[in-house]
This record gives sequence, C-alpha cells and structure tokens, in this order.
Amino acid sequence: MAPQKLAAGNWKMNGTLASLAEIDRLIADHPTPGCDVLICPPATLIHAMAARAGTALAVGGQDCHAKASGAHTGDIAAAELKDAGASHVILGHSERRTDHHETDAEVLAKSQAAHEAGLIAVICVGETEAQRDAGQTLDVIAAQLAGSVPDGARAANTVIAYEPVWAIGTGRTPTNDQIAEVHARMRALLTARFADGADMALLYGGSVKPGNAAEIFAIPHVNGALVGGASLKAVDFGPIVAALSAA
Ligand SMILES: O=C[C@H](O)COP(=O)(O)O
Repeated sequence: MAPQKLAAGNWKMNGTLASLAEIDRLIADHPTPGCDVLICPPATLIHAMAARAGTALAVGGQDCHAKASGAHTGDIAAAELKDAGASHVILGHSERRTDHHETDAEVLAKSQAAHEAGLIAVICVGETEAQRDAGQTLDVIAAQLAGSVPDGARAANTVIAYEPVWAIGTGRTPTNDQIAEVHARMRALLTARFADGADMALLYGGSVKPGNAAEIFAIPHVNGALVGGASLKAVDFGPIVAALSAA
C-alpha cells in the first residue's frame, strides 16, 4: 500500500466564520480531488467547518493537551477536538516548539493522547537554520522522530511533516536535493521502526506555493504538503491540491 497523499492547510491564528467561504470555494473548484485534503483552522472554527465541509475535506486541530481533561485553562483535549468534528491534529509545530518551548517528550505525550482519542497525529519535525549550517539536520530530524513519535504510531494514525524552521513563512525553500535527503532518511528510520513505516505519509512544509508545489511533489517520499500562508485562500490552495492530485 502506497502512502496516502495529503494536502494539509494550517490556518494558524487566522480565520473567522466569514473565512468558511474559502472552504466552499475550494470544494466547488475541486469536488473530487485525487488526494486527501485537510484544513486545520483555529479551534473556534473546527465545528462549523466540519459541519460545512461534510465528507468533502477533513478538519483538524493545531494542538491538543496531553491529558484527557482537567484544570488546564485555555487548553483543548484531543477528545474535545474529535467531538467538535476534527479527524486530525497538528502536533509539535515549530511555532509551538519555539514559542511554547514544547519538548519532544511533550509532543510524544500529546501524540499518544491524540491516538487514544482516535485522531490522526500530524507530527512536525524540522531543523533551525543554525542547525542546518552546522551540518546537524539529519541528526536533529532523527532525534525528533525518535523522541516525538509514539510506539503506537501506524500509517493509519500518523503523518509526519518535515518543516525546516527557516523555510516557514519566509519564501525560502530547501533545494530539491535537501528535501529528498531528509525525506529518504525519515522513510528509512520509520520503516526500520514501524511495521508499516513504508506506508506512513510524509509531508513537506515551508513556503509551499502554487508555483513550487508540483516540483516538490515530484521528490521521492514526499506524499504531500503542510501549507501555511497559501492555504488561507482557495485560489492559492486549490492549485496545490490539483498539483498533488496530479503527482
Ligand atoms: O504549518 C505550516 C507551515 O508552518 C508552513 O507555513 P508557510 O507555508 O506559511 O511557510
């Protein structure tokens, strides 16, 4: 079984109810895409988006708490995301690893919670520019995968997103060879550790746009993208969905 292709949009802290019109447009323009499509809006929009999208696309959260419930003001449990209509949750995004000092151990615990709640965990890894310059990229990725991906991970409940921190929102992307090198290493590590690691979807994220999507999707072991800025508008995200469908 080949990994499932996935075009995922991370709206980050952008979007109001009015933004759901973009979902209508995306579905109207791409009613039967040749890949899975996921949008992770702010938590306030998950329920309305899931209700609006029906089965046309999947909806996900951008983070969850490691515990199932309790006195954690401002946090959201994985089961609460699921209850609101989410099927996925992004975990360990670099903006959380950096801004909220999330460790691999915390990402691991959150991923376990997501799996227990029946969510697909989209686990993010990626090196900083300083780490790349120091030649540490592959070691950093290996350590993050080892520390963040739970033993219960399977192709059915886990997606890995490689997002170089320096490529996020900057308009800069690694070379195709650099993306290929990291994805090949991730595939080898996951295949060695998990029975169906060869089938786990691997995404690239960081300044994916309509203009570079097809080229990125042609790289071996790239099964889709985690898209930030270009996922906010159907006019931008639609061509990325189309490029992945055609890949
Ligand atoms: O989660 C998405 C990534 O942070 C990529 O963001 P970007 O496409 O705006 O660079």
